[in-house]
Amino acid sequence: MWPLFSIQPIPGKGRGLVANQSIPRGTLLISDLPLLTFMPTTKGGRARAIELYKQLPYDKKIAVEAFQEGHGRMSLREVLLVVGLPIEQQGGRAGVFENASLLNHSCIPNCYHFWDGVKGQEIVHALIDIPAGAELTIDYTSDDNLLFYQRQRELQRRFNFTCSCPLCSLPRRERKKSDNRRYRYTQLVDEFPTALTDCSPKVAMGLLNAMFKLIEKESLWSHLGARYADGFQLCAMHSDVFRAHAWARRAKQAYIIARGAGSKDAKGMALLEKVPERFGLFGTLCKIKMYPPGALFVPSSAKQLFANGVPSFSITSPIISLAPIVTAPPAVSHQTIPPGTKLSKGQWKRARARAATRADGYARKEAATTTIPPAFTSNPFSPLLPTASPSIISESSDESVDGEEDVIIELGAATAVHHQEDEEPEEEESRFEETEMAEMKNFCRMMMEVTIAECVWES
Ligand SMILES: C[S@@+](CC[C@H](N)C(=O)[O-])C[C@H]1O[C@@H](n2cnc3c(N)ncnc32)[C@H](O)[C@@H]1O
Repeated sequence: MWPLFSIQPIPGKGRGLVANQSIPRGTLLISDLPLLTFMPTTKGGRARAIELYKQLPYDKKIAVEAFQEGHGRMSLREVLLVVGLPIEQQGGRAGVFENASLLNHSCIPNCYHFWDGVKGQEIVHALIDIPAGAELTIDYTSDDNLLFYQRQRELQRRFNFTCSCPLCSLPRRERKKSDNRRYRYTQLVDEFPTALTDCSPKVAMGLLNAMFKLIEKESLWSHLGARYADGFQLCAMHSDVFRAHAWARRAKQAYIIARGAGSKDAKGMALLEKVPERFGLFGTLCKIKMYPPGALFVPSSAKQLFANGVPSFSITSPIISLAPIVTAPPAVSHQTIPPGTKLSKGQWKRARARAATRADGYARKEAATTTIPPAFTSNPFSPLLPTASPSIISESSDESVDGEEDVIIELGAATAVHHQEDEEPEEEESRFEETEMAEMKNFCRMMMEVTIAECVWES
């Protein structure tokens, strides 16, 4: 049914917007040019709002006056203040909008709103699947993870109402529990950047895991994009290109839902999904030496590498990079293969064995136990959350940015390969060599479009 929503009276809240039909998450609901913008925190700013109102064309003036009708005995200045939505993060300007200003507040909103400074529009998307008849709500607060008393104080001061949304209406004990979870979530978000660089990837991934659980419990859906991006960063910094790719895709999907496919965040993650190595900090925590850095994972630059006759790349990097997030052993042997040379099975096997021996116990154990957060089943974002199925291997083709075919290994492939490596039974040498050789050839074909047969070992 069109339009997707209608203006209706909402008990205790004045007017509001109600869904005329079920609305899938990610639907663009509103893109509103402001009727006027002003600085609500200063006396001069509020006076300026009245000036701007007076300069509005007739039909726009009527739209503003309609707000006044819903607010009883409030003066126009007071009304402009409470219907003005914040359009800047840090206590900045507010905007009055024909549609968006009709959205009421909830501390667990079903829509996400943001100010698109480039277009000069207030954009609203459905954050979750919204059933027909449900009221559309957004979060008015400056930080959508505030505790009960902080939310109430801010809403009372700035918007002149006491929130009675389902979260604020919980019994005191439950509300306290929710506050504790939100407080813990904020702590974890603050701790994560330090953990990223100072702790093992397993610890950092543990923090992220805990954050996802809290997001689910507290319905902090608008935070998903940022947390997936954290997962991407962790994997990318450790050169775990496959997982980085998977996390980037989830971040992109979450950003598309909350902000739209054209948003800066979604576009940025789409780029990193295709080529995780473009991330500025790619490989900065990984102790594997690659020459030149990152070349192994960028088909285009790998091609260039060979075209320019750049002498070498690390043979040990593919082995380590196929493992799950690990702190790569510092002393991995660094053999090099110049282009156009041939590598024998025996040479490959010896190099591989040397690298494996040097991989210390910590890294191996960690690699075997590190997983990406478990799948959630009970929330509307379920399909977006990472699945912890290390045994699933799937491959898909995708067009790389430069138009070449890349093979993209889905989440889980890396773990599976690693486990295969750990649990490999003692086999006949020829069989072992065959498997290893095939694996190496396959890897090179995929990532570098060069077969190992074209290389000769340089000791
Ligand atoms: C941006 S306007 C929303 C549209 C408003 N309902 C109207 O009729 O003009 C903000 C005002 O709506 C009311 N409001 C919004 N959310 C509310 C809520 N959760 N509980 C009570 N009142 C609310 C408050 O009066 C607030 O100042």
